[in-house]
Amino acid sequence: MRSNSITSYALVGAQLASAGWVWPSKHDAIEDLYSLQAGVIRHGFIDNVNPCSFNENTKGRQDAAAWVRTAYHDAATHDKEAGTGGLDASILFETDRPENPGTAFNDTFSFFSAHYNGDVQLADLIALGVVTATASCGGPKVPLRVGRVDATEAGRPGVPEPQQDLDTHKSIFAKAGFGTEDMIAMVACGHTLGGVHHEDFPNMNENGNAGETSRFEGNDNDHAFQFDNAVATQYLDGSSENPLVAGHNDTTNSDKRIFGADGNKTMKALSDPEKFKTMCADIFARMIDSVPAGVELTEPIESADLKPYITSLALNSNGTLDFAGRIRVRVTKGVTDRDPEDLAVRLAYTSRDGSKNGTIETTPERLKGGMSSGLFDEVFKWFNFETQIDASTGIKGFTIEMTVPSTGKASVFDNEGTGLYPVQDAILYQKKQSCMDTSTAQASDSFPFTLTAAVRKDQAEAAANMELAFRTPRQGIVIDKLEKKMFPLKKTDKKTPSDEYVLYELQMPLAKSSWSTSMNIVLGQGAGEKRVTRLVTNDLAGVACQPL
Ligand code: HEM
Repeated sequence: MRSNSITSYALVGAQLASAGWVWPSKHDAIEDLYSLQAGVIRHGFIDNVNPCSFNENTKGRQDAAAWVRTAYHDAATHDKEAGTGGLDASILFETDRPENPGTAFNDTFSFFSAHYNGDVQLADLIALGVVTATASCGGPKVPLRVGRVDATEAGRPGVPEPQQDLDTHKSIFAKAGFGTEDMIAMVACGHTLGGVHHEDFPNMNENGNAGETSRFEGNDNDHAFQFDNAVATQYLDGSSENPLVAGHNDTTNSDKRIFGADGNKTMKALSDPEKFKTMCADIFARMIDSVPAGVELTEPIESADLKPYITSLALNSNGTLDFAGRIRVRVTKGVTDRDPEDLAVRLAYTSRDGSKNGTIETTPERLKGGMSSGLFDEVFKWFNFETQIDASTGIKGFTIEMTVPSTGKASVFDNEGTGLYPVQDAILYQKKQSCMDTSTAQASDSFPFTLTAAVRKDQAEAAANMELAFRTPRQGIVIDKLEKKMFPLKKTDKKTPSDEYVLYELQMPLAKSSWSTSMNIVLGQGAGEKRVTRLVTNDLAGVACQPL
């Protein structure tokens, strides 16, 4: 029987095991990196570690292994009692220490730099790196909590080295909050990927050449390029080629000493493939969640069930508001029962003062099937919208209505019970009236940059600012320094096609080092602050400003 009843989201949500993502969230950017790995809209964070095998351009480099090792070397110097160190990206400043040999760390950061901006912390990217590398190599789902805070300088030294004795290793792990079994599991789970690079440890294999790697799980690609428990089974049956187990110099056989530290109890547990997965997911989560005191991590994130993206809310030449964007709908099999080809989505919006309602139809994205995919078989379908809104009545927010055309079943989503997906129309980003002159004729170290915003007249006394994630390159450090800097916009007396809005403008030379960075537009401050977020300067590169 056809049903046209509207179900409340609370009921539908229970069936969908919704992750409860309230939008907007300060973690939207990292949720995007986690969820949009491939497809029509993608960030491709997984690209360097997919496939899990050796990097085609760098001999002996398994990027998935480098990402996991980077996280460990960052987390290893956590002092649990003192509440210092841990996964805070301080490793960025520690790559010249003898305890951190090799190019793995800087290679990892070079890749991460493309995803690092004012909306994500580098330490969260390192944690996401562990989750992504483990998943890409066929390993378990490592829960990802976010909210880490980046260190601004090097932390204390103390990463374990293979020539140290077992007591030293036990005390290093204990200081970071890990007992003997934890230590064994963490090392074994880490050493399922990669191996020892001859140029980093030339004394371990005098016959090896630079660029060659003695892999922890030997020459069989089925093991070395898989997050599997061969590291444990090979150790237990005596067939291990792990250079830290079977190396000719027993002094550097640290894995042998560690794996045997509890009479092989933990290694025997890890020889069960299912236990290997659960134990590795647990110990990797605890490793990446080792954070300095005062840092509060979220609950493990899941891909959002529904997520809006507003690509434009701007005053147009007719004096109305262009309102455009897209809705991302999770259609993952087994998690939702949604058929991406049997879904219709529309927005029910409420005017600024709540007195007027309207609907906005969406159209399914067709390019590449209109789908994106993430880790753990997550799949999403995109629905686009583009409309005009009366500037005098404006918009306060919307709910999302989803219908299954074949059955007529309809559901309303109200942003996890908060009532609306909120939209503010007090300050608008006038992208078409914003621009950056990148022509090569500009022989200076900056580009002329113009940012225009429309501010609602009843808000026009509040200060408007551009908050820029200013980039400064640093000598010897792969990742630029990012500092949030505020630049004021000035009210103009330029005529606008609407009585509701006045134009504000910022004209400045933008340092070339910062031509491609993230920015927000901020009106007012404190509780009443309004923001247009997740904008990027590079969208304006080479673009001319248009009159309104
Ligand atoms: C006592 C503790 C540990 C010692 C002495 C140790 C030692 C080593 C050594 C000598 C290498 C070779 C590095 C190179 O050639 O550049 C290595 C590689 C590696 N380690 Fe550890 N490790 C320890 C713990 C861990 C832990 C806890 C993890 C992760 C959870 C981990 C993950 C890795 C990975 C993934 C590699 C391979 C890197 C690559 O192939 O590029 N290690 N380790």
